[in-house]
Amino acid sequence: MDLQSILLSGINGRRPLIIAGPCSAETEEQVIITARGLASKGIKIFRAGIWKPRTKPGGFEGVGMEGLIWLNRVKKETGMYVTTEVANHNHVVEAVEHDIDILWIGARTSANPFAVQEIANALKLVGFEGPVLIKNPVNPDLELWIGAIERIYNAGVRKIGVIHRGFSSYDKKLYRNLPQWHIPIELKRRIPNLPLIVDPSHIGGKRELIASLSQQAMDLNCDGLIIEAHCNPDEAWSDKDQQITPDVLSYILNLLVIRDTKQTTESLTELRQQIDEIDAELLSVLAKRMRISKEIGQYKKEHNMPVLQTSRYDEILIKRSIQAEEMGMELGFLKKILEAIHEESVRQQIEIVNQ
Ligand SMILES: O=C(O)C(=O)C[C@]1(C(=O)O)C=C[C@@H](O)C=C1
Repeated sequence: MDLQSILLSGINGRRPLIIAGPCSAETEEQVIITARGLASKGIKIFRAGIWKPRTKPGGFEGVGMEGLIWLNRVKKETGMYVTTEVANHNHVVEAVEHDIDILWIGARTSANPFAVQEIANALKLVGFEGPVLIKNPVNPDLELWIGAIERIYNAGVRKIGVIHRGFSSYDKKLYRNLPQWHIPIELKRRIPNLPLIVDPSHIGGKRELIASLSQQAMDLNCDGLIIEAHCNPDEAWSDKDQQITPDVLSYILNLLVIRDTKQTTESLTELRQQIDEIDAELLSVLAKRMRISKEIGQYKKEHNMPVLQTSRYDEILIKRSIQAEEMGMELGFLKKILEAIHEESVRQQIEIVNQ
């Protein structure tokens, strides 16, 4: 993808790019007080939702158009850039007409190709060049996320970024939305020049998790953070548990450790060589295991045995777990590997017995 920088003029390119502001614009006063607080902490991009897709009817659905005027006041009074969420054709037209600098597409919208296409068409119609930030779809589907990016790109927008806000799940014990970091990591691998902004407020769903998730995002070399900030979080009309004051935000940002060195040293090159060699060994051992598994498949075919042998699989899991523990390996990690190997082994044997 031939993408252009999402950095607007006057914003420096040092990581992390910070976007902050309330979940929702509630009143003009709340918007202005929060914006002033953030501007005084050096924040350059102000976010506020004015059209809010709510899980259930009856929740606060945003102030609508009126909020665009408040955002304009923020621009004039503080000099910050402003961004809001758009979910349909009218939102795009209104937001662009009111000089909103950056648009974002929410997670419920990016999960719906019809809605994303409608937005893409509207962007083309009004000639908005971006930046447009595309949140991951609520469901952990990388292709759907890439599809949304492509739709916006095909509308002629070149200033595109993505926001990782985690993935919805039934289990909300620790996180509100599971980070599933492998998905944004794979996206970054496929489209390396696509800026990746992390939303620790929505991933964590709790104030206490914002600092650690932000640090994690920086350690994973993500480009920016979008964090919900409110002048009076406890009284927020939406998502109050995950909003923080501008002071707390500033405190968290000051504590972030940014690892920025890109150069590789001789000792790192040497260690990477060792990894290359070990990976080559791993591959040949894996290939050997698959050959043996195929032989067993042949045996099962000849002796009319079912492919899946749960007691043997169970024995393998238990034995390897004991070994792994002795070696100081993480058991969850080992289990994932063994499951993947077993799944592939079973798949290959099914092919053989059905030949
Ligand atoms: O032991 C077997 O029967 C195998 O085919 C090997 C294997 C494995 O790959 O570990 C594969 C399938 C069975 O469910 C159990 C184990």
